[in-house]
Amino acid sequence: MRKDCLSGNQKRSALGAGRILFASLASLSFSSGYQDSRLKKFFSRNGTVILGFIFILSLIVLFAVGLSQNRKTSENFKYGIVFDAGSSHTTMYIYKWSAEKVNDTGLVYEIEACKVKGPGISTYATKLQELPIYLTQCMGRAKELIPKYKHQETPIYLGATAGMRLLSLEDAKLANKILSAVTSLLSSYPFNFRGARIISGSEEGAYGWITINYLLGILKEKQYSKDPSLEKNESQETYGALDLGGASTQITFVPKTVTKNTASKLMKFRLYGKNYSVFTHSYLCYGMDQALLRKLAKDSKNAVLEAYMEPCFHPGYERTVDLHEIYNTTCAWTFKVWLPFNKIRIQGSGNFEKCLQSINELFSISYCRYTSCAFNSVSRPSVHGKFGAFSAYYYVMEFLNLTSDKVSSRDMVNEKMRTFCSTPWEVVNTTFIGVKEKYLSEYCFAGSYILKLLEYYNFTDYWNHIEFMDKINNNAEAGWTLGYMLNLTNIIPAELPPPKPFSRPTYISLMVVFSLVLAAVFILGSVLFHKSWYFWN
Ligand SMILES: O=P(O)(O)OP(=O)(O)OP(=O)(O)OC[C@H]1O[C@@H](n2cnc3c(O)ncnc32)[C@H](O)[C@@H]1O
Ligand SMILES: [Ca+2]
Repeated sequence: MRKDCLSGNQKRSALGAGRILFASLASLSFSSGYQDSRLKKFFSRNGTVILGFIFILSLIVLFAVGLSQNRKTSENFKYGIVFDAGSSHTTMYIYKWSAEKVNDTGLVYEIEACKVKGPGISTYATKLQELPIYLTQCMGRAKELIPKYKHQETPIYLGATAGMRLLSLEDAKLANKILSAVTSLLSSYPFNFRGARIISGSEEGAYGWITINYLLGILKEKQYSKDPSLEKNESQETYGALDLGGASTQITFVPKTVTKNTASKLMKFRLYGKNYSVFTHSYLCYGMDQALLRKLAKDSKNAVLEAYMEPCFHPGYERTVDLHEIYNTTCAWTFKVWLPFNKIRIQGSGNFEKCLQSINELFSISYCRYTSCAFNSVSRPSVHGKFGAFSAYYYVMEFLNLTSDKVSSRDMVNEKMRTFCSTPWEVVNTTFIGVKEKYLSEYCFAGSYILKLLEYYNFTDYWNHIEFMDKINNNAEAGWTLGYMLNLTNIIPAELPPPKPFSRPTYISLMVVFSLVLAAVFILGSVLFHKSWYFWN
């Protein structure tokens, strides 16, 4: 039967092919000229197996090389540095991402947040010569953490926020002088310096919004939905962003409906193939430090014999402040009154209700030219969906143990704040050892201020929609810097990258299956040749 399977020509060509294969193997194995008939016999019996083995081995080697090659390219990392020159301090962030994966499944990671020692850069106007020392330590960290061969291609940006915004309102030349000094300093490093500038309040809000939605995987939800750990975000609405700094505060979200009143406050983006119209507003002078200064300036008029009782400080707490210090800021000058002394002694009374009442006076609600305003005659579309609150919102609520996973309603927050504010300073000071006195003494004010601010934004019945957040998914801190870098380095494309025909695991599995089939066909073929060779010999 088997004899009839091959025609005369086929028999001859099969015989020829078998002989050639055998001859080449024999010449390889017996190049020394040693012609042992037993080995010849062994080889003629096992030649096919050896051939198949070599074939499979080469396939495995090919795969291994292919896989290692792939791994090598995925490790081509890129870096970016952003300086957040805030009103209260400067932080340098270093981000790292895989050049190949970034538009697909990769994320940008924060690998360093270096806090620059000292206050915000706006205070360096009269001491420019100190800027090099100020920035040296963090720049040294950047040189250490980023491989040397990547220095030249690594972009470095500096964005200044509300402190510099205020300074430029007071003295634009002085603000420019600081920026020029920073520019020449950062350009002297081996990185790719891409500019130092004051970013607008709207940019600050918008980039903060991009950061949190990017890190939560909401912008790129289509790709992320392949990852089961991120499935909860599938087809989810974007998060709103609440940022509370030292000198300004931002609220940013996608409104449900756009009216004539809110249209001028909208920023439009196209990210991963989707259009977004984002409402954003930045309130200058409503950051925490400036709000406290304004409050102290406002209440200083109540001073009798150089002292006054402050309900937002703990009972027993005392602070002496220079009147010049609180009146001489752009934010507080409207509260300036003439007083027959230069300093005032502020004594805490720890009265939460009175503290809230006093804070109320910092918000102007008497005039609104729109249907609805938050405060200061700024239109306010209704808030909806979830919000991420970061910066001082997080620092304060985390310290007070009032983050959203611990409290579910505003009433609970009120109750906790009432108790905390009335706690004597001596107790607070001895309970929280190691916390900076400035922060510790101001948490009662800060918590009360946050409550009022959120009330004006209309979050009273929405408290459980707010998530206080710091680092998101352990990747990077919430804040405007990451969004700023993503935008300037074009990491977020306007359109979704075209889908790949196969995912990586599917591709590898298909390759393996096809190779095995190929190997099986080859072995079968060889067995056939082998048998026919025996048959004809
Ligand atoms: O955005 P701008 O307004 O320019 O200010 P900033 O960037 O310097 O502001 P931060 O978010 O760094 O800080 C906001 C406020 O929180 C204060 N702050 C920072 N760390 C804190 C902590 O651990 N506990 C309490 N308050 C903190 C800080 O002094 C500011 O008043
Ligand atoms: Ca800030």
